[in-house]
Amino acid sequence: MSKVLVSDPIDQAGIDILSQVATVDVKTGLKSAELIEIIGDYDALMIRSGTRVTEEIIEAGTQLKIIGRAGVGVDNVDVPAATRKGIVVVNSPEGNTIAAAEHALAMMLSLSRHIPDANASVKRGEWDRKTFVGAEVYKKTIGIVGLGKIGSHVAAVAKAMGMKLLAYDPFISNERAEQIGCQLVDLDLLMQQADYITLHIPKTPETTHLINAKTLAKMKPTARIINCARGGIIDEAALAAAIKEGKIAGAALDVFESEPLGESDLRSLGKEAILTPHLGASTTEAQVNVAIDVAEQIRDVLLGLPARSAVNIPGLGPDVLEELKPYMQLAETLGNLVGQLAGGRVETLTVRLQGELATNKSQPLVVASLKGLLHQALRERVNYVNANIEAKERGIRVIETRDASVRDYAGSLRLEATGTLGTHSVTGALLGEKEIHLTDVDGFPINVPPSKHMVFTLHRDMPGIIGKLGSLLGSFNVNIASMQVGRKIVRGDAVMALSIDDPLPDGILAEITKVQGIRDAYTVTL
Ligand SMILES: NC(=O)c1ccc[n+]([C@@H]2O[C@H](COP(=O)([O-])OP(=O)(O)OC[C@H]3O[C@@H](n4cnc5c(N)ncnc54)[C@H](O)[C@@H]3O)[C@@H](O)[C@H]2O)c1
Ligand SMILES: O=C(O)CC[C@@H](O)C(=O)O
Repeated sequence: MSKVLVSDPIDQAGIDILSQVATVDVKTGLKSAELIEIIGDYDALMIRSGTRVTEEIIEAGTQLKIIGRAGVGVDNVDVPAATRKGIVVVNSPEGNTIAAAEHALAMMLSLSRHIPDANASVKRGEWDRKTFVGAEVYKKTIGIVGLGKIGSHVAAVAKAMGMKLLAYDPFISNERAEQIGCQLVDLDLLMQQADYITLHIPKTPETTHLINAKTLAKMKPTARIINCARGGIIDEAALAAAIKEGKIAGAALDVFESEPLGESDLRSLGKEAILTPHLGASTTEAQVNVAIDVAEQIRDVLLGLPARSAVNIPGLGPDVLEELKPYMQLAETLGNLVGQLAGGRVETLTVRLQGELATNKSQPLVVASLKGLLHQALRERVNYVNANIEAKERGIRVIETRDASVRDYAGSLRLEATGTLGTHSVTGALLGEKEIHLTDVDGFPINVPPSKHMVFTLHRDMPGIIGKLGSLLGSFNVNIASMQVGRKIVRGDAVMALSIDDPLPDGILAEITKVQGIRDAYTVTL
């Protein structure tokens, strides 16, 4: 049975799902060295923001197949190191969107009405109504930095509260911003005009210290800033100084450059600053959502199925996966088949999307084809994550083409492999949406479902040849399950596809090629 390590607190709903397919150990609060010591025993690691998965940990995780982040941000995982090792990294892109957006909005209202400090003063026995006079958000301007999932929800609620909406997000179109009711502006203008600035961007080299002494200086002295995205997007020292010097009115932070927050000037600030210990995703609902979302993906990957929200599989979002899943299985099967027909080292793989398939994203199908192609060489070491890298390292050139005019089947996929021993091609389609059929081998039309053990021959179409091959295989106790011949012209060249019950015993392939009229024979195991 597989083993899963859960190294941060995860909702029981997730543990229950993992337990369907694995032994689950929950060990929270491990130091890095402790994690390195035990990670080698596990097939999967499930984390929240508390575990930093470094390259060293990934190197020590010799059995690891998947790292699941029960949340959005994967900045605590060395994703490139995981990709190099073929480890799938998954997250829950939407499970805590509402929780994080509501936390940011709660921070905004708490800042404007001094709720935390007013509450503390009443609990101390005071009744001070003058100190805590607040400001309304109605008709004020909110500047949203990052108009993605969380930023958009903040926008919708802020709009309902009667706020004017500005947004800065260089990757969002004006049309999308308009739909949300936001005016897209540059960062400078947003910093100058907004009464409340709220950050909803990932932490990247470009966004690190995006908010610094210079940008803070552009804010109105009455303006406040909220960060429920990632620590390090704001320069904390510059922020503390700006508040102390009265250059801005306040800040609310849920995330910090270093967590837990240690010694910091931020902690000495008064009611102008609200600090929470990374609580954005901490609602019962969000924790159930992310735990189920990520645990299901870990379960699927451990069962050999693809994950719906892998961050390191190119082009494979949940929507794409849903649509292309059966075609990815087709691509993998064809890749495996053409790789075995090609025999030697493959130098070029041409992937052609035909018919209706031609309008789809090709990248996931290319990855699946390469996974199949490399299966004979790498077995379980190749997966959707590292297939591209492995192919590149082997010098395999990939050519992608499309031909929407092919209409034999609704959609079909043709793979052609050229290598040291020549060129072979296979085409396949889905019948009844899921059933894979081979529709062409080396240019000869056939229509057979692939089976585990197969023999293909290239022969002359002449009387008696099928009988001779059948007798030969029978004399070696090889049972034929099905057989089909594909030819272009009568008595010309033809291809025979046989499904056999067991692997072809050693030495028989050579015997097959001795049959008069048979030029070539191949055996494959899929
Ligand atoms: N505090 C928490 O507990 C908590 C919970 C959930 C998410 N988060 C964090 O919130 C952030 C946003 O999450 P999301 O789900 O909305 O992500 P998202 O990917 O849906 O949206 C991010 C947006 O930021 C934009 N963006 C990227 N780089 C930018 C840049 N340089 N300048 C301006 N915009 C830029 C993108 O175009 C995108 O629209 C992430 O950092 C995530 O880790 C925090
Ligand atoms: O695990 C958490 O509680 C925080 C999650 C949050 O930061 C995220 O990026 O999803």
